[in-house]
Amino acid sequence: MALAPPMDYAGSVSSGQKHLGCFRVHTSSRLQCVDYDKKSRTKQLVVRAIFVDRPQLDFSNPNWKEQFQEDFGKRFSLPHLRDVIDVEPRPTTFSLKSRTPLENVNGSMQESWNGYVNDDDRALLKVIKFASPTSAGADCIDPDCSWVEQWWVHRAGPRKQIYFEPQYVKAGIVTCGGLCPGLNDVIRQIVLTLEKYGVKNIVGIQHGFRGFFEDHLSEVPLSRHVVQNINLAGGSFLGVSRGGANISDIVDSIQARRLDMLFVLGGNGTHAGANAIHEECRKRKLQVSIVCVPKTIDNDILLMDKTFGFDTAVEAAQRAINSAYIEAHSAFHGIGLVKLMGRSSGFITMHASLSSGQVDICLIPETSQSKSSVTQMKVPFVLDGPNGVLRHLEHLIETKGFALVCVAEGAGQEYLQKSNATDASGNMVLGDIGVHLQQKIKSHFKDIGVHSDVKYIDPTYMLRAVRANASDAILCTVLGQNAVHGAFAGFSGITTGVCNTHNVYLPIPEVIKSTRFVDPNSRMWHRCLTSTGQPDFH
Ligand SMILES: Nc1ncnc2c1ncn2[C@@H]1O[C@H](COP(=O)(O)OP(=O)(O)OP(=O)(O)O)[C@@H](O)[C@H]1O
Ligand SMILES: O=P(O)(O)OC[C@H]1O[C@](O)(CO)[C@@H](O)[C@@H]1O
Ligand SMILES: [Mg+2]
Repeated sequence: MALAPPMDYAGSVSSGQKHLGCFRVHTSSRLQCVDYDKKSRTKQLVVRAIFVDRPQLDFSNPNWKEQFQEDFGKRFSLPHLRDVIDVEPRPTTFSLKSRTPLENVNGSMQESWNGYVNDDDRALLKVIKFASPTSAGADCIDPDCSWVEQWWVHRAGPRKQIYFEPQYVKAGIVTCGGLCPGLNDVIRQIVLTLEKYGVKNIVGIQHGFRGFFEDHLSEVPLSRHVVQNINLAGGSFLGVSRGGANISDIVDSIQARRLDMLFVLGGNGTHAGANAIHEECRKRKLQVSIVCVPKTIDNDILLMDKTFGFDTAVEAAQRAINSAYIEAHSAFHGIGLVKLMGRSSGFITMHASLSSGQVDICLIPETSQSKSSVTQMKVPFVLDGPNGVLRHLEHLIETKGFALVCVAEGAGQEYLQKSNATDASGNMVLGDIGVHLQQKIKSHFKDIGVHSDVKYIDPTYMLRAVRANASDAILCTVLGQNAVHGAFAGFSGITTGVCNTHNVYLPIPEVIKSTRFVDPNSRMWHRCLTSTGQPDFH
């Protein structure tokens, strides 16, 4: 089916190119367009819009929407302990009215009052009806962008029925990966909520998955008294680590410790580990609930509106950006350069640039040429040449007298020497794009005989070693409490987050299918381009 050229897609076509048309291969996940490159006189096939992760649907079947919704429902159904073992529910011990139990004056149960979430409550995952696959940020199922309700997402919160006897429960909490503002707030809320159910035996596992088998890392007993003030400081009260995820050993350790619930706080890698632990527990038919709370300042977990710590990191970045701005503005031909965290995704850099309002050039990993994910549209940037970053910097110096560049650590890796080194978790060790850019800018201005004064700021760990700001603290509260409700409801292999402003539970595999990237066709990236005024660097 031929589709109108997506002329509204900012940055997709450079001046030397012309759209010839777009089409979508039946059941494929991509809208493909053909551009004509005037210089090389060649046609190029490019991906313009994405239809991520759609099941193979036959759109000629009049019931395709029902089929889609059925598949969607299956994908987002939550694994439950009763799937593999015989467990009976009992009425919850989590009372929302602790001083006045659920009784009316006559002593009979108040049937009409219900503060609990029904297992059949669902939240809508998508709320925009796109008119065309070329609409900014369009995420369509069929070529006509038909409206299909995607609502099979389970609402998070306390249930009337629970699957554990709180007085016999032993619950563990573990924090994995890198630090993130709000970890202590989540630990604290998990403990407070467990106690509210009546759990007395709560322990912290030290330093991530390593704490399960490193002999000298003993369990930390946790209680309201112990965690009362931990949210006042950044970091993790339990410590974090990378690597050390031997799933079989961890499940042996879970059995040896007699844990009934494990709350796992971490990013993509941690979620993969937690899911593997959940699968192993299922295989061994253990009555253990594994529940994750997504933790990443990079905000790179699929489907979630926002992960905790992200807002705080963006706020912390403002100090660095503002300092770079002051330096650049005050210097003669000053160029401020700030490198921010974001291994694969540019959310922090994009939001920090938008928030500051002073950034002239924002470079994110999604704009790198080296990424090969088929679900991503690319807006590659070049440093040299007439359309390059350096030429634009010349222009800014000529016109404004100074310039401010904000770059994500994962951006432009194609310009750096690859080491192929990985950290203990298997994450690629990145080259330093900040140092590279600094050198490139300096030598460029030297070469063209124009004075420049480059001030480079790398605030890296200052972004995440701080305590959560007010909005993240609230998010942590919601997530920590919901994690406990999910475990008591008998779910396992799930994570909790905010989708479309609603609090939901999601099966872990659905959120780790890939990293979440900034969509260069989204309104947010377009807003960033409008704000910085930067041209296409290609
Ligand atoms: N695919 C995987 N399967 C099992 N365990 C994994 C996997 N990937 C990572 N892990 C384990 O999960 C833990 C955390 O992983 P990682 O260091 O990648 O951090 P993360 O959870 O992705 O958080 P961050 O956002 O800080 O990177 C480590 O102990 C690591 O060994
Ligand atoms: O130096 P560490 O602790 O491995 O963490 C660095 C990484 O952690 C992250 O912040 C993700 O949490 C990345 O942006 C960054 O590359
Ligand atoms: Mg990770």
